[in-house]
Amino acid sequence: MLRDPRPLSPPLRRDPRPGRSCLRVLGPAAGIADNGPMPPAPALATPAARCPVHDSGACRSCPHLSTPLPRQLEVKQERVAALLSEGPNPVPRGVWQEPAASAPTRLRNKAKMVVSGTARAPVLGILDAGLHGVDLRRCPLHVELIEQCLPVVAELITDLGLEPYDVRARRGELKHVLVTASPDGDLMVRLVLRSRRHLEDIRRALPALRRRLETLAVLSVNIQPVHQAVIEGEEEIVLTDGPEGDSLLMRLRLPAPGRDGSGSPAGPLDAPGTELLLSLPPRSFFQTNTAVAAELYATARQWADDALPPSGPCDPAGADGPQAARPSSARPSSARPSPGAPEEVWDLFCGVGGFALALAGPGRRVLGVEVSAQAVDGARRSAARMRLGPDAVRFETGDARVLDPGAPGSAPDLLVVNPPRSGIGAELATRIEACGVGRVLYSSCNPLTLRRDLAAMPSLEARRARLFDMFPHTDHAEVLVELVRT
Ligand SMILES: C[S@@+](CC[C@H](N)C(=O)[O-])C[C@H]1O[C@@H](n2cnc3c(N)ncnc32)[C@H](O)[C@@H]1O
Repeated sequence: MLRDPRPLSPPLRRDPRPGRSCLRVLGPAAGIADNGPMPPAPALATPAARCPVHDSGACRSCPHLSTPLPRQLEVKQERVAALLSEGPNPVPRGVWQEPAASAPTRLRNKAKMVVSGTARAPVLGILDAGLHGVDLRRCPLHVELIEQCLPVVAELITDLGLEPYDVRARRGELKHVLVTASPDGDLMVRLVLRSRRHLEDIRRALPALRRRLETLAVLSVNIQPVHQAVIEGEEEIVLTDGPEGDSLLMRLRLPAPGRDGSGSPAGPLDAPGTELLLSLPPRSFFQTNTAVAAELYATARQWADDALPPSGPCDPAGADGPQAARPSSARPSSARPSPGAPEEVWDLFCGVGGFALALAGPGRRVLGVEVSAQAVDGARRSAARMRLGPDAVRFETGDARVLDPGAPGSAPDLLVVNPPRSGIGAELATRIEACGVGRVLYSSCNPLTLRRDLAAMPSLEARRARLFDMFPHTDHAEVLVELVRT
């Protein structure tokens, strides 16, 4: 059983100011003596971020950590622009807007920790090449709330005797700890176990855990019986109850449109603008970097709200210039989009509905399509929370790759696609090429598959493009491209 009250690490409480994401750690700061050595807290220096685990070579997740972020972004922008300027349907160099930068640290809203070591001294982090655990509880990329939560989870593991799964010996129960933190300071904690053996112990420990983690919104157990398979299994058992006990509210304030896109850290979630109330169930995708995701959705909305010039793609070197952020989209969510802006919008691979809900508004109907029924459930709840009825936005479960957007005259005015790394694939690209849709917003986390998919849609020409540094310190890039039928 979880001991309670406990003198070691203090409880996490929500900051009493409404809508604030940071938590205060109450009581004396304390170590976690029971759980073995932890790496020292990293000194976070600017302009380059520092991490002792990176410096020691034990973690290679951030290959560019020692390069100052502005330089990283410059190199990434150049690399992605060069890559996409090649091929049969290039993205012209002149259409790129200023990239959206990330904060250098405290940017990841989720931690996916492999559990190794022993129940008495668990290691939460990654496995190195020799399958030894590397502790990443102090990873400077995680938001503070996650760093504060992980020692409490480690104590839970020790108290309940949850033996970490030993990949080599195929013994043990606990495989992963998955933690997501919301901008409001709430937590979703998921324990991936090999079997249901400890389920009731964990259920009994919930009240004590809640006293330690006051902002724990969701606690669930995921059963993954398969050896070394994908991180999580199909079966999810949510232990928290109440109407919202099975999902985390991700409240995103989209930055006000018309900002200069200057590449300053895509930060202030409390800037004025539309608020998205996204309901995130345990097994659903959410963008890793909340602030950059907000910037991505705001940019998509801004571009969608712009009417197309009658002649088709704009001249990037025209009056506004390639970097111009158009203030025409500074519409409050109650106002109608500008004349000529799309009325019928489809959001394919919609997840819990970030793009669909950002684009929804009077005078527009949005359809979101997503393969995960849990995510669709979350998206529908989000629409209800945001008081958007079925006339404004609908979500359907389905395989977006087999959809036909329709013939000219029946196709939507705007198609948004945000596929996994594998891209939209040849079949869907071919159908989009053949259909009547006039505009596409393609949000991609893999420029290579984006380039391949663009090649299959030669009638759609890039009009604007923007890099979003969702994954700083790595080579990964998120790109939004607006395509217009020529
Ligand atoms: C990169 S995520 C984007 C989610 C969402 N647009 C967002 O911004 O959070 C890709 C999504 O595509 C979904 N997906 C994968 N294959 C799919 C398919 N064949 N049809 C529909 N959705 C799919 C995944 O479940 C995931 O939610």
